[in-house]
Amino acid sequence: MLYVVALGVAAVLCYILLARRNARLYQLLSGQFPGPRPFPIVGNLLQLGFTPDAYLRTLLKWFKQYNYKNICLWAGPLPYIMFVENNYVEHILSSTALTYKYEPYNLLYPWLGSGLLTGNGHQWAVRRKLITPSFHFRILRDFLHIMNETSGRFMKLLEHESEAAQGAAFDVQALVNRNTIDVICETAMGTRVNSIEGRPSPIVGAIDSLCHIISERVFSLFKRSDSFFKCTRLYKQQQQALMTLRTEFAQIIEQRRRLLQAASYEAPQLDDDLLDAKRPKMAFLDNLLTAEVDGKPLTFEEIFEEVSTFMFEGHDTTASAITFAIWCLAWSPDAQQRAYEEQARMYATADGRERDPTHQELQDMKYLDLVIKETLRLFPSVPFIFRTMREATTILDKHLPKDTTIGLPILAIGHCPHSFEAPYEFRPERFEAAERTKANAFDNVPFSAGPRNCIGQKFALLELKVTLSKLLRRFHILPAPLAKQTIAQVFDHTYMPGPQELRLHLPITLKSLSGVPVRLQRR
Ligand code: HEM
Repeated sequence: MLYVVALGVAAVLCYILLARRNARLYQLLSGQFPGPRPFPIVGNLLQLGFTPDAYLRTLLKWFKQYNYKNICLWAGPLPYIMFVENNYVEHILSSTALTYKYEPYNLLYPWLGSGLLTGNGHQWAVRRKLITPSFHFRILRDFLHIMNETSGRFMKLLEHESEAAQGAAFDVQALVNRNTIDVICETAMGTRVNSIEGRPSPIVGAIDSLCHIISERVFSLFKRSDSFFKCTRLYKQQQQALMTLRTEFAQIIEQRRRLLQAASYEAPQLDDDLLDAKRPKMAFLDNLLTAEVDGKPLTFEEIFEEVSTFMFEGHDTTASAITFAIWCLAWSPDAQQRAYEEQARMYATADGRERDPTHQELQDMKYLDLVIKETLRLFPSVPFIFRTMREATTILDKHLPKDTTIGLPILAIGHCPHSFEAPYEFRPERFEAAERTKANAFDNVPFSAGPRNCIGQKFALLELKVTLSKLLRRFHILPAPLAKQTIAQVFDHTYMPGPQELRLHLPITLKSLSGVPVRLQRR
C-alpha cells in the first residue's frame, strides 16, 4: 500500500516538474515562433490526426496557415522548431557547429547505430572521410555498369506488367522499389538478390519490416518511448528483423572478405581500370573491408552499421524519387515530350532505344536534370531533417535553449510561394540557369547542403537518370484514367483523394499509401 502511495506521489511530482519546465519553455519559444497551441502532455500530437496521411496533410496545413514562417510544434512535451525561412535554412545547413543529430534519429539507432546518417562528432567525421572515396568518379562508373544492367531487367518487368494490365493503370511504386533494392544490394554489398524477378529475399523483407516499425513509432506518443515500445509486438518484430540482417550480412561480409583475400583478386585501387571485365565489380563493402582507422580494421559492428545505412538510405530515397518523377511526367505531357525529344536526339540510331547510356551521355541529359530537380522540389524523398542543439544557441535573431530539436521541412521549403511562383505547377524550366540566378541556393535542398549533405547525391542522380532515360525511350507514360487530382490537391489538407489518386505519407521517406498508378504504352 505504502509502495503505491509513494509511486503516486512521485508521479504527481514528476508531472508538476514537467509542467513547470514546459510552461517556461513554452513562454520562451511562443514569443519567438508562432504555431498551433499545444495541449498539456500531448502537445500538438492529437491535432495531427490519426492516420499516416493525415499527419502529413496537417503539417502542410500549418506551414500554409503560418505563411511559410518558422513555426514551433510540440511532439508531446518536446518542442520542434521548424525553420522554413531561407536565411535561417542557409545559416543552419552551412554551419559546421549545428550538425548534431538526436531526435528522431534515435529511433534508427538499434539498426543503423553510429553509421554515417545517424552518427555524430569525431566518429562521424572519421567515417565520412573514410567513406567519401566510395563515391569517387571511377567507382561510380563501376556502379553505372550495375545500374545499366539492373534497369534493363527493370524495363522487362515494366513491359510485362503493362502487357498484363492491358492498357489499364497499375502501381509503379512497389515495382520501382524492387529495382532500387537490386541496385543497392549489388553496389553496396556485391550481392545479387534478383528482387526484380520476384525472388523473395530475407534482406528485403527485414528492411521493409524495419522501415515500417520506425514509421509507426515516429508519430506515436507511446511507441516513441523505449520502455513502452519494448512491451509491444513491434519490438519483437524489430529484434527478429535485426537478427535476420545480421545473419545475412555476416555471410555476405565473410564471402566478400574471402574474395578480397583470394590471389586472383586485388583490392581495388582508384587508379585501376575499373571497367576491366575480368575483375569482380567494386562494392562499397570492399572499401570498408580494406579500410583502417588508427591502424585497425573496422569491426563487424562498424561494417554492419555502414552497410545497413547504405542499404536503407540508398534504395528507399531513390525509389521515391523515380516513382514520383514517373507520376509527374504522366501528368505533365509537355515536360514529358521535351524529355523524350532530348532522349530521341541522343539515341537516334537503330539500336538507340535499348542502348545503355554512357557516363558522358548522362551528363549531357540537361532537360532530364531539370525534370529531376522539379520532381524533388515537389516530392522530396527526405521531406524533413532535424538537428539537436547541444547547448543554448542563437540562430540569427532566435534564441533556443539547450536540447531543442530543430527541423528543416525540406518539403515545405520547396513549396514556399515566396521562393517559387505557382509552386504547385510542374515546371522543370524554372531551374534553367537564367531563372536560377534570381533565386536563393537554399530554397530547394532535397539533398540537404553543407557538411552533412547527402553523400550519395551523385550515385542517386546516376541511378535516376539511367532509369528515367530508358523508361522515356521505351514508353509513353500516361495518367491513371480515374484520377483527377492536381498537384495542388495532392498537398491540400481539405482534399480527399479518390480512386487511383495519391495519398502521401511519411514512412521516413515520402511515399503514397494508395500506390502510384500510371499507364505505360510501348512507343
Ligand atoms: C534521391 C535520392 C536521395 C535523396 C533525396 C537524399 C537525401 C538526403 C538528405 C536530405 C540527407 C540529409 C539527411 C539528414 O541531414 O538527416 C541525406 C543524407 C545521407 N544520404 Fe542521401 N539521399 C538520396 C540518396 C542517397 C543514396 C543513393 C545514398 C547512398 C548510396 C545516400 C546516402 C546518404 C547518407 C549516408 C547520408 C548521411 C550523410 C551524413 O550525415 O554525413 N543517399 N540524403
